Amino acid sequence: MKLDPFYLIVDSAEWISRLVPLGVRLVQLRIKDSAQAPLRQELRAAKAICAAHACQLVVNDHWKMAIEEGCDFIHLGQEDLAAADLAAIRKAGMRLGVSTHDEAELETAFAVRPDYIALGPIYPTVLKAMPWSPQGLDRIAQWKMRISGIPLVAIGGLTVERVAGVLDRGADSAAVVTDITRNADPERRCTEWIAATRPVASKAT
Ligand SMILES: Cc1ncc(COP(=O)(O)OP(=O)(O)O)c(N)n1
Ligand SMILES: Cc1nc(C(=O)O)sc1CCOP(=O)(O)O
Ligand SMILES: [Mg+2]
Repeated sequence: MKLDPFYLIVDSAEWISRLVPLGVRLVQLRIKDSAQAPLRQELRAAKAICAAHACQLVVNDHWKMAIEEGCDFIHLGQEDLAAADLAAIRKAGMRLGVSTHDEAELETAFAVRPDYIALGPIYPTVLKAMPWSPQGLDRIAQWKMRISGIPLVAIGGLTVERVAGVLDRGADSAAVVTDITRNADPERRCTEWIAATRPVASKAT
């Protein structure tokens, strides 16, 4: 499976409607703390926009609703994984991305045969508090060797200025939240991300 080198993560269908039409090919809907009904509305809206723009939608955490709504890609962290029904996920034909932060988590990830493995945080992140120190760029190369054919996603503190570094070290895709969503001009920043990653995207197709 081939992942686009630019992996946008946002927390609403509104963000998806603003940014995906600019040329985003891979986006994660990461909604925390929502009631079921509005969450379902967000998911449906996100799915429709992505379908209209040939963008792969990945649903974070909410695997059950993702199956119900006919989505085809989910992302689960280690705790999500422990609570999920993997047989149901596979039976639904969904692809699965898994977070890792250390060796033990990598072993857990291998056991579920994920479609990609995410490593983070590469740099300090302001989005959420995490117990892990920044992994740094060398760790990307190490992870890439460990996971061989499985696509590798780098996440955490990534910016346009840092993206070439993580892709050069072996990440197949760079995931980003705040460098875009907290930028003064998110559309322009998103376009800069697309431009910075396009040479890699076109080399691989
Ligand atoms: C691409 C990608 N990598 C890692 C994460 C983090 O997942 P998780 O550890 O489950 O934390 P939450 O995002 O659910 O807070 C991710 N979402 N996407
Ligand atoms: C949601 C998330 N998970 C991470 C991990 O390491 O698993 S880092 C992270 C935050 C990514 O946001 P930003 O691009 O703003 O740093
Ligand atoms: Mg999660």
